[in-house]
Amino acid sequence: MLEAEPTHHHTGKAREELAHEREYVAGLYARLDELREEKLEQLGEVRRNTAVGSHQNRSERDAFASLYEDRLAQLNAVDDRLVFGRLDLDSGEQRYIGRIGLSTEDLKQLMVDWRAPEAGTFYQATAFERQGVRRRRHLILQNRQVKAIEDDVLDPQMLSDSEALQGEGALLAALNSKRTGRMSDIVGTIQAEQDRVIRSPLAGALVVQGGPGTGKTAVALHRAAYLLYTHRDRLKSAGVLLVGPSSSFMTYIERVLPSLGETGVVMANLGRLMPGINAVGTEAPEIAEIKGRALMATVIGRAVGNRQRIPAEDRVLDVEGQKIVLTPKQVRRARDKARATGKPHNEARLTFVKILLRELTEQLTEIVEGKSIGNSADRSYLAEDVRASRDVRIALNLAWMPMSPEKLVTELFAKPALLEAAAPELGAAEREALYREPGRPWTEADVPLLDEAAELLGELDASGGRDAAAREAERKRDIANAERTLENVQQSLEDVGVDGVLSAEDLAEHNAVQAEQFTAAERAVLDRNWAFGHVVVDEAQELSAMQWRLLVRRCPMKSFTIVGDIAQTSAAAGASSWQQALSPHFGDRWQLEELTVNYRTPAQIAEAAARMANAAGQVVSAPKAVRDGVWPPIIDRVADLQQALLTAMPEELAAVDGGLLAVIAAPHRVAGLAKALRAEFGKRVGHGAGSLEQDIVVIDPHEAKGLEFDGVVIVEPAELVSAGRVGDLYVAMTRPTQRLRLLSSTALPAGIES
Ligand SMILES: Nc1ncnc2c1ncn2[C@@H]1O[C@H](COP(=O)(O)OP(=O)(O)OP(=O)(O)O)[C@@H](O)[C@H]1O
Repeated sequence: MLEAEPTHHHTGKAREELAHEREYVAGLYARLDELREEKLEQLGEVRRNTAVGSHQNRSERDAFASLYEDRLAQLNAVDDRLVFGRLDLDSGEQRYIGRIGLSTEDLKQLMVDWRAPEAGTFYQATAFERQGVRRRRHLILQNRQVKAIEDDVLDPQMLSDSEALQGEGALLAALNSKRTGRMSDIVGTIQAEQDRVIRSPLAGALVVQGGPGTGKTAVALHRAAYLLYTHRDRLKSAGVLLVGPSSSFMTYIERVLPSLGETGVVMANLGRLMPGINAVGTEAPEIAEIKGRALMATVIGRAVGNRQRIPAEDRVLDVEGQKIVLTPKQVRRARDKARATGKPHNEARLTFVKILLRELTEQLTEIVEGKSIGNSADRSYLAEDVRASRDVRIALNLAWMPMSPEKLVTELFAKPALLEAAAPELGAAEREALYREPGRPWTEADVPLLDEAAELLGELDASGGRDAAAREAERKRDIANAERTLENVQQSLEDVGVDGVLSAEDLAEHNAVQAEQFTAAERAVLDRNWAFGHVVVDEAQELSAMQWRLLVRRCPMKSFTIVGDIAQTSAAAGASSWQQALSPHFGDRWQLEELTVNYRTPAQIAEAAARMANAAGQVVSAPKAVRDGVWPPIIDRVADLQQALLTAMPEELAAVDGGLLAVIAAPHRVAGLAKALRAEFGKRVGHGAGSLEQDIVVIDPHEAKGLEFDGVVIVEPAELVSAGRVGDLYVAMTRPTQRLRLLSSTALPAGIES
């Protein structure tokens, strides 16, 4: 790698090259600033005018304002490392690759978006397959300045092996940098095997299997950005859903997509997959495992069916002093007809109620006419009397109660008789374990059950008839309004003649942004029935059968990117093979790609983790580590864990030298350890989700999933291995980028020591 400082090592030629790149990059930033300035001015203009004008004019201006704001936000987000590469092509062309595309005012291209097809060779060209590339250059920037350049010369004479890392210097610089507690993008140094995954076609299900640190999360995020760029038309309106394991993980990755210029992705952790439910409760893994079984779909189905009940005997009902009778046979017939509509419970209830009200009204009419108190002209009054009768209402509700998903699941788990009727396959002990106090917070494992129930119950308002119709009308009005605003914007753009105020590109972008604001981002998170254009699932090995059912409902097209590592499964309901997890939902229509290089964990540490897993009888895909690392795993056998931790801290903090240090322990230890550390290190210590801004973090393996740290101390590793699952310890051991220390007061799991 060609370092900028100190310069005396450089030949005159190299200095010249560096000077040239600095000048070019300065030009790119100047253009970026110019565009920003332009947007700021336009925004100011629009804002000055917002005070006046009709309501309609105002909403047009609001639309302009939000367009400029979005553009500005995008231009600001790409400032850091705006450009990172250059291709020298056989044609003599020099092509700069960056976060976004940039052109001069007269449309001369200055820089190509990394996702554009013309940028693909930057990641794909090798000495074996040059693809028209003579030289690939990595530009390493710091504070808008080119700090170093690094060249891969793809000369056919200098054949090297095609597996070689691209831009090794740039890559190693990225890998050795200190961690901040937030993931950063890898757009400058995406490797060929990763790029193939990122750019694979949209349709179908793609499974990306890779050991720890192979860049699965990075690849998933870059793929989402790539798909949005390449299939903008389809995906901007339908949206992309990105699912991750925990809220700390979502915080960890939340800045990556904006840095890639994308905001149109709906991100959710497993507790937030059903609109209106935020599952913050926790429960024992054994219980989550039961709730995750595919059987639960049948159980919920039966629980719904059991709420459509035939009374044991005739029921006498009072209507305005007259007695009418509802028979079991009547109820059965009405129920069968209602079920035959194939509609969900609450919607089919309308049919059920209509049939019985009509029959009861007929009965009442006969009685009234028989007694000749009134005549058939009063029939509509009689119908109203039947409908209003308290007895009738109770009888109909007992037979077919309108239900919300929350009520159905709450009662199912709170009333043993209901569960027994719905789940005869479960043993008594299992059913007992499922008991749930009504009102307790929902858990991640409850969410798919609620969603399944919602699917089978349908809109609760449907049974209220008019309410639902009114809501639907309102929704239609909202959409129509949004569309009208867009048309107005288009019209006024034509009026001003698009004289550099806004380009057609701006307009298209704007439409997309609007469409997204009114649809994907906003509506998708509110609407259970929203069909996403694509779903990206990270840490997918953790998903239960019930969670898969939910996700497939969210994307009926089954366009999925599924990313994970089977060996890291820790959820009891998680998968032990992709085949087993996916075939119920995708059949054999999914494709497997593997990532084989570990970019995070140094070889000495990664090997110890793999040995440990193998010794426990678990097959792991052990990727090749890019770096050897400075330190082998450090193992301390200690008597007092807490004391040993406090003793080890100064050395560990010194070793990571201002970097991020994680203490990972079983959940029951986390609070105690955090307290002890806080007494010593005060505010520097955080624990649990969302605390990654501190430089010492105490967490359990579940929270550590997907994250990484410069240094990791594992307290009592033996406790992280349970019942044949080494997933937790394996996850913990593969988090560090530099250094791993284990404090053990009992027997150390086999294999860690070579
Ligand atoms: N091509 C690359 N260039 C630079 N850094 C990379 C590259 N690929 C991966 N990395 C870095 O390697 C680290 C591991 O990546 P990531 O977290 O995506 O791995 P993962 O496969 O999801 O890991 P795990 O399954 O262990 O959670 C991250 O710091 C990421 O930025």
